[in-house]
Amino acid sequence: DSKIATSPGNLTQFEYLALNSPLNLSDGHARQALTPAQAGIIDELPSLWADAVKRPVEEVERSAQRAYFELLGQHSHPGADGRVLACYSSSVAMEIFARALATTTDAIGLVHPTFDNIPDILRGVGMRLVPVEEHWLHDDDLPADLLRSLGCLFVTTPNNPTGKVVSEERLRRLAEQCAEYGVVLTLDTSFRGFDTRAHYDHYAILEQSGCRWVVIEDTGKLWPTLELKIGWLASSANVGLPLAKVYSDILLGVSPLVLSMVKRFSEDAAGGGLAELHRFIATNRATLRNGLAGIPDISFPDPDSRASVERLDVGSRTGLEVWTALREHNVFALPCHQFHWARPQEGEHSLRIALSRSAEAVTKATNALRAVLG
Ligand SMILES: N=C(N)NC[C@@H](O)CC(=O)C(=O)O
Repeated sequence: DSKIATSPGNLTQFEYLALNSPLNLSDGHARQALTPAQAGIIDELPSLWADAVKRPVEEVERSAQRAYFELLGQHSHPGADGRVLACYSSSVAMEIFARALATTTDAIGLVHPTFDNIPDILRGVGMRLVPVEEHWLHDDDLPADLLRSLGCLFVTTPNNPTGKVVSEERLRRLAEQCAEYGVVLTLDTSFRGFDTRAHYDHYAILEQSGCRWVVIEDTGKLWPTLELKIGWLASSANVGLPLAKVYSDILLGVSPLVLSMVKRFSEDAAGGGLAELHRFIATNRATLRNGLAGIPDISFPDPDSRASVERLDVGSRTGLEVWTALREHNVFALPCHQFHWARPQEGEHSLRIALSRSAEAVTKATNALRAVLG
């Protein structure tokens, strides 16, 4: 398969290797079974199709946007002003953002570590990347000379793979600093659905700050919808980037059927499905952590994370060694060195386990890890 690299060059190529394995705990996509309520929505697809055919696409889009953004507490999203563009995926949204940004600046501060398709997309349009250590975002003001040197600050929150969430107070301060220095503040909020600490109204904070901002939302990580998903590209009125123009270079619009499905999944989530999903992920996280208890030289560096992935520090072993040994058991995890896109050696001793998987898959992977690490 041409997609599969012999020696994976990036994290997604590691994830390709896992795609056809029954124990794929590598990518952060949702692969657990549908709940009965979600299966009911899939049964509705023919009528959702018939309904979407009859209605103006703008109406379908607005109601899907409203359901999803309100579900996650984002009441001040600028959908009504046409400042939320629907894309086939969050990575397509990111590519559109990157191409638009590259017309105005060549320097971007990017959270470190984070998933490597973000720096790869940004480098692809010629951006110079400046690593912004994750803890700087949470600790205190960013240095003025750093902000003066940047056209954009890009923050993944909750971060991947750490699950760290930028708090309301910190977002307010970051937005204030970006407004002061004329820096575009961009957020990738793909994992926000898993962590209620990320459900405060980010758009209210961003709009109040007066800063130039862009937010990339992703429905794709939350529910097992066979890669049917929307990446939403939201922006401030004063962002000053040709987002709509670049969007028009890439697509005319997304499928109203997918929009309708996202709306129905959002409604089910609002009716208790989201809380059920949080409990499901927490149970899988506990299975992994408890299952590895007592193994020497193993630790969990992100005790506070609620994201659908869990990072494991494998001590003196390397993540790559453990990943390779797990493959002997037909279990696929994700070595973390490439999340550390500026200094890969810092991720050499950790491994990421996906938690949006069946309880059985997480148990089997935990047992395989015990066998490999023991
Ligand atoms: N466009 C790309 N490369 N998509 C893969 C990405 O969705 C996987 C991911 O984000 C994760 O495994 O955490």
